[in-house]
Amino acid sequence: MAKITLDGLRHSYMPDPKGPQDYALKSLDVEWQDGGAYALLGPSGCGKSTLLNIISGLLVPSQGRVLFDGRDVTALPPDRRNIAQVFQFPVIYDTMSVFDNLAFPLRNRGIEESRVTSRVHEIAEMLELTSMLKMRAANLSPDNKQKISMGRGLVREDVNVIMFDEPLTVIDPHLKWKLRSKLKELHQKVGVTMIYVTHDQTEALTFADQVVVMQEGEVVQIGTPVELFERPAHTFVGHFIGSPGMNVLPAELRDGAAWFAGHRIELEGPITPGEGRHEIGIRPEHVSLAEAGLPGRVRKVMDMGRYWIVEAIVEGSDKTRVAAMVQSDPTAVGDAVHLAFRPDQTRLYRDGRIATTRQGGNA
Ligand SMILES: Nc1ncnc2c1ncn2[C@@H]1O[C@H](COP(=O)(O)OP(=O)(O)OP(=O)(O)O)[C@@H](O)[C@H]1O
Repeated sequence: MAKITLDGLRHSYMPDPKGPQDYALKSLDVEWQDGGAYALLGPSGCGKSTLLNIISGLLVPSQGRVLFDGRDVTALPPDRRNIAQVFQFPVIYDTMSVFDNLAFPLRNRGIEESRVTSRVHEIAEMLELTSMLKMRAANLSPDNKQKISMGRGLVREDVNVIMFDEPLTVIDPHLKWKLRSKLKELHQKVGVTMIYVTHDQTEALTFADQVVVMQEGEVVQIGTPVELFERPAHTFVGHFIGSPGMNVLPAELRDGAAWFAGHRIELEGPITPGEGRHEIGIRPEHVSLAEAGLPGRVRKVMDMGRYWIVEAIVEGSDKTRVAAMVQSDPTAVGDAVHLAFRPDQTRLYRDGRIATTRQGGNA
């Protein structure tokens, strides 16, 4: 196992990149602690696979270094990095038994047979594959095949990191949550550094202790699921995580305060100095329908079972919709309402990045 450091990483697939737009990875400095459970979360095309391939050694970055426990491995090929990878589709030998599939990575490394047997049984037990050890892998269901793929990574005791690249893609929806919680449990048992790549927020948030959120070749925030939800450092994180995502409202700064649609908005704390495009961010969970607040008109009401999502257009705004999550019987489309924002949950963003400091706290 190892701490993995990405130092000043940039990557372009073009021979002669001209500007940031030509880079699949723009500039990355990330430290993955030994034994951590990480998710790498972002939409399609944001650079997740590029980053994974650089860590595994399939791709040499245009600039920057990859360090394992401080040792520069940037030029080392994949087979010298001791990394296990689990892909979208199960990679197994159909003609072999489940036991032999799990034993393969160990036998390949010359591990003595008694150790192979005990380790295979240990991992099969964790994955609930014990009763299938003698069966031919070809006869198993897709989720069991994917479990074998995972087992082939987990069985090795010499790995620096196990990387999962969208591993639940081929799994039936009702089995996904089962495998996901299994993986989390396995991480706690084996303690190997794991990086789980996904574009699915539920998968990322349930698996990881730390989530690395990427957008357009950049890491926009690294944090615990709670941190990402409660205080997004970037509007992209606020919008991408949560259902529905954070309200992002156009804002202007005047007299040292933030204004939206002609209304002064109270923020969580002081605004950091700087210039740029300003937006106010507040999650629907912290917007309520009240006696006083921003005047607006309801455009949509969605019954979510245990709560309602009300979307209203604020008077004086250019048709900007604000979503509120309400617990009590809501109003109907066309009603006049007042929207109240919880000040300690209302933040200012400048060019996408958080630009308020918390009252009595840090940025
Ligand atoms: N071999 C390649 N040659 C040229 N451009 C590439 C290559 N691989 C990826 N790209 C580009 O680099 C950018 C990042 O792609 P990457 O596959 O790393 O993203 P991703 O987040 O893994 O997406 P997905 O979830 O769809 O796999 C994209 O703009 C993509 O088109």
